[in-house]
Order: sequence, then structure tokens, then C-alpha cells
Amino acid sequence: MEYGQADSPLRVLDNLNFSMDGGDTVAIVGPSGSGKTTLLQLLAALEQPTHGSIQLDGQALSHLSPDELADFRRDNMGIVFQSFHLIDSLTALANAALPLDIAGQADSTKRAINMLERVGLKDRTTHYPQQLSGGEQQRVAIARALVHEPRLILADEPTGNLDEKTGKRVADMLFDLHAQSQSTLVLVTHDMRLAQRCKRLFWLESGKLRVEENSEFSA
Ligand SMILES: Nc1ncnc2c1ncn2[C@@H]1O[C@H](COP(=O)(O)OP(=O)(O)OP(=O)(O)O)[C@@H](O)[C@H]1O
Repeated sequence: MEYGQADSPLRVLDNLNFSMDGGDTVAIVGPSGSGKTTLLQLLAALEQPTHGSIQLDGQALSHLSPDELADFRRDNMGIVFQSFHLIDSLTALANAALPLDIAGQADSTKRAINMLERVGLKDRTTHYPQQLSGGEQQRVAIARALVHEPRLILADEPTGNLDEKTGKRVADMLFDLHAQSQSTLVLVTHDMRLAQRCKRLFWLESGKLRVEENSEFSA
């Protein structure tokens, strides 16, 4: 994966080759600038690789049009961003219901309330993002990412902006929801304690990928 002009490209990821199984938990780790977010954005099809291809469930993402990609993302992925990316003019409930509303699903409110309950925010449904703490906003973001029960959850530093206690609570929630839905969870983190909760570690350095199986899962 390269950024920049064709005559002076910046090669961020070099010849990566890997596969993931459904239900896997993967932590993408590595030094600042090593391409962790770039890899996550490639998996989310928010960026297209300059070389090679990415297939999800046998579907080559590069063969899809922008509209098809949006539909594919909506149907299969839940994305949690470090900076929450909530819509300020919508309540917590409306934010959480958004993926279902976009998909035109009739029971969106009921399902979004249920998801907000699961992330411990039942009594914050009518609050706007500005009226919520950082941890609460991240929990709304997780509720929104998971409300449509995606098969692939992608989270970029999901606890990066949170204090330790809130971060642990948010991480617990993410892993609980992953376990309940048997979805694939891929997260970017600088926090090795969080990374060690994943079955596989994807180490990025100088554009190269090293995959490490977490020995705690092999017992
Ligand atoms: N849109 C872009 N255009 C040009 N260069 C970019 C772009 N996005 C990222 N880069 C460069 O690609 C490299 C990898 O960036 P990336 O954000 O993927 O790293 P990271 O491992 O997530 O870093 P951090 O841990 O600091 O968040 C960096 O050198 C960055 O400057």
C-alpha cells in the first residue's frame, strides 16, 4: 500500500499476505506510523490497496463499485473509530439506530435500545453526544457499530481516548459482544494488555507483517 504521488510514493505496507478465520480476534500492533490504521482502513475498504487485493468471504473488495462497497460495509462490518465519530445532532438512540435506519429496517428503535442497554446506557438514550462523557460516547459508538450484528468488527484504538478504568470496561464490552455474536474482531491498539486478549497479534514494522499466535489461546 502506497500513499502519495506515483513518482515519489510512500510505501506503508509492503507485500502483506494473510488470512483470518471467522470468529478470530486479531490485534494490529506496532510503532507509531507503522501502518496500523492504514491496514484497518484497507480491511474496512475505506482505502483501496495500490497493489494486490483484499477478499472478504471470497468477495474481492476492489471489484465492488462505491455504492456496492457502502452496501457491503453496511451489511457486514461494524467500525469503531478512536474519536467516536458520532453525529452531534442525533441522540444516543438515533446514533445507535443509524445503521438499521439506513438499511430501512423497521425495528431499528427497539434493537438500538436493546444494544444501548447491553452497553449500559439505557438511561442515556435521549442524550446528545455533547452531553455524554468520553467513555459513554465510545459505548454509543460501539452500540452503533454492533447494532446490525456485523460479521466483522473493526476498531481503531477503541480505548485510546479513555482513562484506564473506562477503557477496560469498554474493552470488556467489545469482547463480550464479540463472544456473543461469534463475529471476527480486529482492533488496532498501542495497549499490549488489550492486544494480549486477542488470539492473534499482527505486528507491523517497516512495512512488514509478522503474525504471532497468542500462546494463551493454544492451551
Ligand atoms: N492519507 C495519507 N496520505 C499520505 N500518507 C499517509 C496517509 N495516511 C497515513 N499516511 C502515512 O502512512 C504511515 C502510516 O500511517 P498510519 O496512520 O497507518 O500509522 P499507525 O501505525 O496507525 O500510526 P499511529 O500509531 O501513530 O496512529 C505514516 O507514515 C503516515 O504519515
